[in-house]
Amino acid sequence: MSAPAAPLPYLVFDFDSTFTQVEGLDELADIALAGRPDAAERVAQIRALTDQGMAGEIGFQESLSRRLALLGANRAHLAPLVARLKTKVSESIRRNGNFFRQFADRIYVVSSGFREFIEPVVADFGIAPEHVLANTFTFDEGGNITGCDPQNVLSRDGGKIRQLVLLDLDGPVYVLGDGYTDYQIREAGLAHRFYAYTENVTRPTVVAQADEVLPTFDEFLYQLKLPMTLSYPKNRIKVLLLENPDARAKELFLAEGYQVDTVPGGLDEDELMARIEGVSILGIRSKTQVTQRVLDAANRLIAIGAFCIGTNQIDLTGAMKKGVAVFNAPFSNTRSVVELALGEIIVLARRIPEKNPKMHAGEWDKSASGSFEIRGKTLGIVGYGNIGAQLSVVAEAVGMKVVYFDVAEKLQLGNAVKCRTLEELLEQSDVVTLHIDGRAENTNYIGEKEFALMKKGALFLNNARGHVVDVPALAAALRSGHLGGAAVDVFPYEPKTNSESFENELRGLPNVLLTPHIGGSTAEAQRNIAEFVPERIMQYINTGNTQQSVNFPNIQLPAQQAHRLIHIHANVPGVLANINNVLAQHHVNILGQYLKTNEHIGYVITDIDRQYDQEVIQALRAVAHTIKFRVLY
Ligand SMILES: NC(=O)c1ccc[n+]([C@@H]2O[C@H](COP(=O)([O-])OP(=O)(O)OC[C@H]3O[C@@H](n4cnc5c(N)ncnc54)[C@H](O)[C@@H]3O)[C@@H](O)[C@H]2O)c1
Ligand SMILES: O=C(O)CC[C@@H](O)C(=O)O
Repeated sequence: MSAPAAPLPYLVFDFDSTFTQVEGLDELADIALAGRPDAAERVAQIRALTDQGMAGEIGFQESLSRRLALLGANRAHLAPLVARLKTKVSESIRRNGNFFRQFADRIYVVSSGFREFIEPVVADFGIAPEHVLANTFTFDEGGNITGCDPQNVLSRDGGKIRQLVLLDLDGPVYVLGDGYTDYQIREAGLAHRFYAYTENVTRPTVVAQADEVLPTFDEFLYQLKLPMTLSYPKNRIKVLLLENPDARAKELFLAEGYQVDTVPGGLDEDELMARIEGVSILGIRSKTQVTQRVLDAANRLIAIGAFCIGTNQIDLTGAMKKGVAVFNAPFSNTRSVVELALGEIIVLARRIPEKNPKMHAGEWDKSASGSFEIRGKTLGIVGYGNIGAQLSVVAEAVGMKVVYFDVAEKLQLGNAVKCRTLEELLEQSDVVTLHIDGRAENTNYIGEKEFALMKKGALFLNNARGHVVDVPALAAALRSGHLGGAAVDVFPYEPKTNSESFENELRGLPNVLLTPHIGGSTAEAQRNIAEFVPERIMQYINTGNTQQSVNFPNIQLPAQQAHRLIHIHANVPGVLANINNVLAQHHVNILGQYLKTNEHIGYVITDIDRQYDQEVIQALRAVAHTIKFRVLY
């Protein structure tokens, strides 16, 4: 964006909890009182007084003098305070440092805090000492802070109003602050607008009076079409999280500045269509079906996060054609599934699913019948991907022989032996375990014919996807006694929430262990997933990096001092040439560019060297076959 045509209104910034994330006096107290036995109590009292003053519950003068009395601070504490405050500048203000430097002559910091620590902090943003209006400390001979200069208008009640009168600014004035005293400037008719600044603290009494609420400074710049570092304020990005991913996911998205909505359990197609409008990031697990209809209803969707391994519940091609990148957590819960599978093999081999309920019913059935050690037995792993391969290693460690079958060529681990066909594996395995993915072609992959090929008394495990097994055929093989037992974690239809009952023909069969799709449901896995997926999505949104996307061409261009443009288009000849023609026509130099295509789309990251203007952006959006175009920064 280019500089505004009309002069910028004067911007009057509060300092504490607005320019910085914290209150200067609170931090000073923290430093000055460190090591004192009553430190915590005094700091708490000071914080309470700050809040009461800011919310307008007690007069400013009273709040200030009572805080200074509690402080016990000295001149020597000021240098560490300034160093600390420099690290606590509000994120969005730091991010837009260039804006402050460019418009420093239109910006004032008017604060009831103290010049001694404000001036050096805002100086880094190009704001001159004469544009800082704040209190000054008084000191005794020993350098102890005794109070504040009583002649300074800001030390008195209504001080900011008087200061604005003295300033006598000749043009519109916009005030940005978190406190009631900031609003009072507007109330007194000395400002045209008051923006309640809530990036660090939200005071309901102040928000209630505001012309606008600013969760970040980006939002202010965006609303006023002023030059900004990001192209779009993060607080406008809406995230919808379904199916209870670990709370860490919400925490990370909130920390990034996004708005986050959560819906426990899943939503069906119509419910999701009704909720998806305006959502930029959708987070789901294995139950939610993201269909073409859902994608068509999604007017702002940028990315989908599958907080799991499987992505068969998402129309990946449909999403790609809409320019929506999908990310999953390809190995965050792998180990959890492996451990479950190993446990299940042992539990089935000892017929625990039958013995445990009998014990609870008071029946003592001590017998070795049908029970065996797993040592020396053959485990047949169908699908030698991340889970299958790791199970192979663990199973060998407990003495099993491993054979595997995979449609793709895979590295053979340990002493595992590859089978050329599924049939070869089924015929020789004492235990068959499925770890194939949920692609549509795998529907009913294991049915009557495959069960018949398995050894009499063999055990069968499905921790992959419900639809890959013909469940009635499995039930028949168990009922007939051909199979010795089964463990099943996934089902063609799974209840949407914990309150829906589970219906399936496997219920009540002997030596059958049923679990409610909890292969990946461990604290460790869920936490890993909840960090992995948001991290990938935020990388994509912030840098355009598509590494590990499951449906986009994977590319990454190193960060450099540049403006970055992202172009997603239908993969037809000539689009890159057209993009570059637009840039050439507008004399925009390309610093770096990377295009990667797949059979449906092309994905281009372009770094350009100069401030772009709206004309270039419009022209790039208009390039034929554009699916989505984003300016990152
Ligand atoms: N129960 C759970 O909670 C849980 C947790 C995690 C993963 N999963 C599921 O486990 C499965 C495996 O996960 P992963 O991370 O190992 O996946 P992966 O993609 O790493 O491995 C899957 C392997 O199966 C192979 N394959 C696909 N179709 C095949 C077929 N018809 N015959 C033989 N091999 C075939 C692929 O070539 C690949 O090597 C997936 O379906 C995943 O959704 C379930
Ligand atoms: O936790 C889930 O919903 C799915 C777990 C698992 O099936 C996966 O695909 O990772």
